[in-house]
Amino acid sequence: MALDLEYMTGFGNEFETEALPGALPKGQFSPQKVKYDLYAEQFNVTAFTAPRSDNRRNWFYRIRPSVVQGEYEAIDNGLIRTAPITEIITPPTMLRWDPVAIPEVKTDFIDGLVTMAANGSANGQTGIGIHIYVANSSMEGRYFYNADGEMLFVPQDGEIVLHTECGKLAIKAGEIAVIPRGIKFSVELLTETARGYICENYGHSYVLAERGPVGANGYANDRDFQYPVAAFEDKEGDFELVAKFNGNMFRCDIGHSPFDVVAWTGNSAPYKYDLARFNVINTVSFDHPDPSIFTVLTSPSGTPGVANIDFVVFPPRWMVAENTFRPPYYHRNIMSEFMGLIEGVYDAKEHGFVPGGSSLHNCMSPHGPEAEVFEKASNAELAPQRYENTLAFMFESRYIISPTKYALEGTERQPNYSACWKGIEKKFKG
Ligand SMILES: O=C(O)Cc1cc(O)ccc1O
Ligand SMILES: [Fe+2]
Repeated sequence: MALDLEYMTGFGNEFETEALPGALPKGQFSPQKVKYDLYAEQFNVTAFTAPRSDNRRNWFYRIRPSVVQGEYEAIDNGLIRTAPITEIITPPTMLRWDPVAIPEVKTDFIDGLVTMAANGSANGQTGIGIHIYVANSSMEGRYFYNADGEMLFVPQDGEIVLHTECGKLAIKAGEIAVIPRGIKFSVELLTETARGYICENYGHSYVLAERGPVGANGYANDRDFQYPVAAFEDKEGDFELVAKFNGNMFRCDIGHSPFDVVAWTGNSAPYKYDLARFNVINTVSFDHPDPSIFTVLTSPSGTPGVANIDFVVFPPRWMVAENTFRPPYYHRNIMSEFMGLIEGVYDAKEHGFVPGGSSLHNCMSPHGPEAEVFEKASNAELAPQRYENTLAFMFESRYIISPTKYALEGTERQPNYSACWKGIEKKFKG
C-alpha cells in the first residue's frame, strides 16, 4: 500500500512546520514558555561557529526533551562495522558480491544491517560506511539514531516509511533518502520484505554537486528534494532507543515515542529524492565523459573537487556518441569505487552484476567492461540508442575502501569475479 504523504521542497531550505496551530514560536527560538507547554531543543549537525553557508541546525518543539531517556548500555554489534576496519587486511583485489538474502527469521532494519566496507575514521569524521539492509519486519517499539554519520538510503527492493523526529518519508526503489547524523528514526515496511544499500557518511553532510558551465539548471535540481512536515505522536510504553556511537551499538530504555516533535524549524531535516528527476547530461558529440556528470550528492573532503563521497547514478538515458566506444572505458582511478545495482543491467557488466549485488574497485585497481561487452561495443552500429531498464549507482571516495571480514569471507562474495576479464584477447597485429 503506497502512502501519500505531504512534503515541503527545496534542498537545504530553512523550513518551518507545525502540526498544531501556533506551536512554532514566532520571531525567536527559545521563548520563556512555548505554546502547548512544549520544550524547545536545539539540534546542531555543524559546529556553532561553522560559516553561515555551511551551518546546519534545527529547533525542535517537543513534548519532552531528549534527555528524558534511560542509561546507555553496550549491545552486540552484529554484522555492523565502522571505520577504521582493522579486522582484516585490505587487498587491492577487484571484488563483487551477490545480493544479501532476505532472512527467514523475523528481522527488522537494525537486525538486518550488514556492513560491506568502510573507509576513513568515524571518530575523525572522515570517510564512509557501506551497509546493506535486509528486513522482513518493521521496527516495533524501537527507535534508532546514528551519531557516527548521516545515512543515505538507496532502496533496491520494497517500500519503507522512515518515521523521524521531523516527520515521515516514504521511499521505494528508484528513490533515495538522507537522514542527518543524530536524527532519531524507525523503519516501517510497507511491503513484506525490503532490501537496500546505505552509505553512512562520517564526513561533511551531502550537498548538491556544482554545475559549472552547464549553468543554472540541470543535474539534481534543488526543488526536487522533499522534506517531511511535522507529524508528532504522543505515545507512552516500554520502548527501546538504539544508538550507533563511535563504532559501537548501544541501547537504552525510553518510556515514550521520541517522535514527539509538534513543530520544528531549520535546515537539517531528513529528505528524499526521486532519481527519475535527475536531469541527465551527456555528450552529443564523441567520447565517453567521466561519470562525475552523474553526481547527485557530494560530501566535500576539504580539498576542492575531491570528494569524501560522491553519490553517482547511471540512469536510463540516450546514447548518441559518434565514433566512440560507448560503455565505461578500461580504468584505473585514485578514487575508490563501490557500485550497486537498483534494477536492470549495467552497461559494463551484462552478467554477474545483478540487482541488489555490489562491486568494489579500489584505488588504482584496474577494471572496466567484461570481455563480451568489449567485443559487442567495439562492433556495434552507432545509431542513437536508448538505455532502458538500468539504474546503477556508485559511492566514489578519495579514501581506500576496506571490505569487512564478512564481505571477504561471507557467502555473497563471488570468488571468480576477475574471470569476467579472462577472455580479453591480444588483437595487436603490429
Ligand atoms: O563502472 C565503473 O567503473 C564506473 C565508471 C563508469 C563510467 O561510465 C566511467 C568510469 C567509471 O569508473
Ligand atoms: Fe571505474
